[in-house]
Amino acid sequence: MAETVTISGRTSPGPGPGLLASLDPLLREWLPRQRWFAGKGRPVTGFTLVAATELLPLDGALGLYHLLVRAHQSPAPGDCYQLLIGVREALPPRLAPALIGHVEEGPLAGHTVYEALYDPRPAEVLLEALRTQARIGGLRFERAPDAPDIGPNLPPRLMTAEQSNSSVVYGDTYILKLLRRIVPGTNPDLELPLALALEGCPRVPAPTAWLRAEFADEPYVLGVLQPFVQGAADGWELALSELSKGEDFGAEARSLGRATAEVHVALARGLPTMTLGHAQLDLLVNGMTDRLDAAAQAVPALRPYAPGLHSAFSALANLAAEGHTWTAQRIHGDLHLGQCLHSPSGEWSLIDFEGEPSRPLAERRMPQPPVRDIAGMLRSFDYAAHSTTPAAPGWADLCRAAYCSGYAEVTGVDPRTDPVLLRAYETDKAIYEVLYEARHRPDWLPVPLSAVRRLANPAPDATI
Ligand SMILES: Nc1ncnc2c1ncn2[C@@H]1O[C@H](COP(=O)(O)OP(=O)(O)O)[C@@H](O)[C@H]1O
Ligand SMILES: O=P(O)(O)O[C@H]1O[C@H](CO)[C@@H](O[C@H]2O[C@H](CO)[C@@H](O)[C@H](O)[C@H]2O)[C@H](O)[C@H]1O
Repeated sequence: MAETVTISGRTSPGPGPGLLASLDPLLREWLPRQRWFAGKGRPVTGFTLVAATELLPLDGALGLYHLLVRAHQSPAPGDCYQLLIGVREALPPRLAPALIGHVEEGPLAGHTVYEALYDPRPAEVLLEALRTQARIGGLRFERAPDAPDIGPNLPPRLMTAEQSNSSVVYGDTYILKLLRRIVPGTNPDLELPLALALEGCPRVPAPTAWLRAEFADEPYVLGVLQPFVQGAADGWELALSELSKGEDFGAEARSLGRATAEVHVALARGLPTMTLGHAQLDLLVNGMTDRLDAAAQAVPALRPYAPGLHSAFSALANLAAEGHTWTAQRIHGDLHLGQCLHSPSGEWSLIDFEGEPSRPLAERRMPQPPVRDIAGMLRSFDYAAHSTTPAAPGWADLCRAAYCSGYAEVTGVDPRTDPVLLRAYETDKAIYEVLYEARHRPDWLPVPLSAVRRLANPAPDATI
């Protein structure tokens, strides 16, 4: 970096309360438009400041504030979001897409505020803070003890991919993911990659540094810096590209099955496991049933299949009632092709261990049957095959079989040998997808619905 970054830290009170009052009308308009805003479709009626930290004072050309802000929505109290707000007298044209608005009143009156991650300078401030393990107000920038030094001259660029969070890539060397919707507690997006690094599992980029915070006695994980896998394609892009060329994806699917298994084996070694018996399975099946009922309520197209889908869950409950048990362990929790990176040398890496962000943190951190991840990936092959015209179900069948075989090569257990559990998890995922697509991408609804038809009426000799 060309010059030294001077960081001054102050937490609220300071500019905090007045700052939020002056930002309020601008945030009401700007926040709901952000891809990562989780409360779409419900009006934001106000904001509460959870924490404000000044990273650069406004006495220079650029002010920089780190905010945790609760957006008031129904159901109360609404979600808490991490914001990095840049403040300048005027915004240079290159930062026009980052504009939040012009402040009329309060401590920032007459200034322009904007999404600071678009601006290289604030992004450099974050990396510098991680490099120097800064403590600023309640923010703790920390580094893995055995990580190599974070070098200088790593120009930042904000990723423009559709994301649930926001990521900045530094010189194709590191990627910093800043979590947007923040909940207190241990976040699996840091917890699991750290555990995997301790186990020596190379399938997940090991965290180099991270940003944590403590506000009002509550711990938060706010961001994670990892090595950037250079030149990688994600599994979804790769699968679609092979499909469009009429190529099969069996070899890649098999090695992805091996990679998934390696991650599962390492997680089972490093973190607690448990046995699920009748009582735990009842809870699990009740959750699946409730999700089906809620989805059928919201999406009429699902209703004709509800009885058949319920049978997938009751079959599992029956097995448990007969005394069958399952092993549960920590898993990825939201595995699909888009969460897998394929490096130019052909190695797979798994990313994004946050789990399904809409589920409570405690639930995401519970040990679960590893088949849940496998079901997620099987759904993904099906998605890819149904996103082309005409659909290519045979292509998906081949991938699904190859993936399970690859998994079995490492663990010795082929997921297809537990078809009742697999069908229940695949059904649960397809129902989730129906709701997701109905809300976010109605054009895609036929994709999970075609799986719903199959899962509601499985062929008598079907394996997966
Ligand atoms: N270590 C990495 N190396 C290269 N690209 C990465 C890495 N981690 C994430 N990415 C890219 O960033 C995107 C978003 O990352 P992800 O962790 O899935 O964020 P989100 O939780 O916001 O969806 C991924 O789809 C991938 O393209
Ligand atoms: O990427 P996120 O973790 O935010 O996951 C959400 O969006 C995904 C789509 O981007 C969605 O995934 C579904 O579509 C994918 C193809 O676009 C497919 O590969 C997945 O198998 C399918 O579930 C995911 O469900 C949703 O949570």
